[in-house]
Amino acid sequence: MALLKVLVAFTGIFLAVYFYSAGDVFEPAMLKGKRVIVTGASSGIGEQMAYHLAKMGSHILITARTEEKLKKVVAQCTHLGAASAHYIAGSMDNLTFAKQVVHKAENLFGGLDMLILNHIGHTYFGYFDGNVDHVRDLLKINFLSYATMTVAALPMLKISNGNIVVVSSVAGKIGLPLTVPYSTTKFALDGFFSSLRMEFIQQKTNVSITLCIISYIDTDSALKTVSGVIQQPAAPKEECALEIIKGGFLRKREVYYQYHATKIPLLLRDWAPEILQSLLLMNYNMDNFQRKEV
Ligand SMILES: NC(=O)C1=CN([C@@H]2O[C@H](COP(=O)(O)OP(=O)(O)OC[C@H]3O[C@@H](n4cnc5c(N)ncnc54)[C@H](OP(=O)(O)O)[C@@H]3O)[C@@H](O)[C@H]2O)C=CC1
Ligand SMILES: C[C@H](CCC(=O)NCCS(=O)(=O)O)[C@H]1CC[C@H]2[C@@H]3C(=O)C[C@@H]4C[C@H](O)CC[C@]4(C)[C@H]3CC[C@]12C
Repeated sequence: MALLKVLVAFTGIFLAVYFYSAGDVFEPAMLKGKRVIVTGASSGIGEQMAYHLAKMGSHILITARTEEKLKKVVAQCTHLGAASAHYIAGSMDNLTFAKQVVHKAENLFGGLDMLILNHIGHTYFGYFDGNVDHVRDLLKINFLSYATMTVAALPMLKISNGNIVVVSSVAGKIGLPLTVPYSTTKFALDGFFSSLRMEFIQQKTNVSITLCIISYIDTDSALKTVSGVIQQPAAPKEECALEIIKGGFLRKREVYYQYHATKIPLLLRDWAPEILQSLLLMNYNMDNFQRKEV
């Protein structure tokens, strides 16, 4: 009898582990035929996400302001095997444009499976200069346009049981120097999307929300802005892009990339904030610092 109990317990544990980890298995073919919007896809992490999705055989609609760059990314996506690839150019400081992007996806694809919100507006890497108008303008691009696109896409995502993927930053979870306006907008994303996720659970809305907490990545804009000042090495944008897509498709609450550079500071944040503060400040070489526009 005792042996039977042990056997039942072990079987239970085995099944629990098996089914829990089965939900974590990702195959690129899972994205085949999926209809995806990627914002901020003319360069950096967004561009790399478009290439991964193309290789996986998705239908892709990309957006940013610079039409010439978008055309090149679309051509490369087609070459890599996208089921279809399209672009729409415009600025996310115009919330009407943010809605138009979603409507274009509806017209092109007849629905939507994944909304990847990744774009950021221009800011500066430097001490806060007191310009609150800039904070407001940046909130419009980095936060309000994300909320606007989410509202517009929700009816389609409800039908497809789809995914909302929000690209944030360590700077959206932990206060860091030299990025006050940017960090403000990323914290706003956490408030909005983490609350919305809870409401979706209460309302039984089967649309996942994945908030991506990203550390320093080797995109041209980031390298140009912070190299010389930030001591830690930048992580590869290609791998970062893939981890974001995987986490979004697997309906994770949050993605941490690189894991050690995001999870460890986050663990310290609530339990040892002074230690974290000292460690983070050691990361900055202020002898090389000059204010830069990003
Ligand atoms: N790189 C890093 O170290 C880190 C990045 N992240 C996050 O990753 C995401 C991507 O960053 P990264 O790839 O480095 O950034 P990039 O600067 O390479 O890309 C930004 C994208 O946003 C677009 N964009 C800029 N302004 C606007 C606008 N007004 N309206 C619409 N689109 C606009 C740009 O295209 P265009 O200029 O043509 O409009 C470009 O496609 C961001 O959300 C960022 O916060 C998070 C942590 C670290
Ligand atoms: C340097 C920041 C990371 C600091 C940190 O958390 N270190 C702890 C890791 S450790 O435990 O291993 O020491 C960078 C984190 C986020 C970066 C910023 C960002 O989010 C993107 C911006 C957008 C733009 O492309 C320019 C660069 C950014 C301001 C970028 C700068 C570096 C970070 C602050």
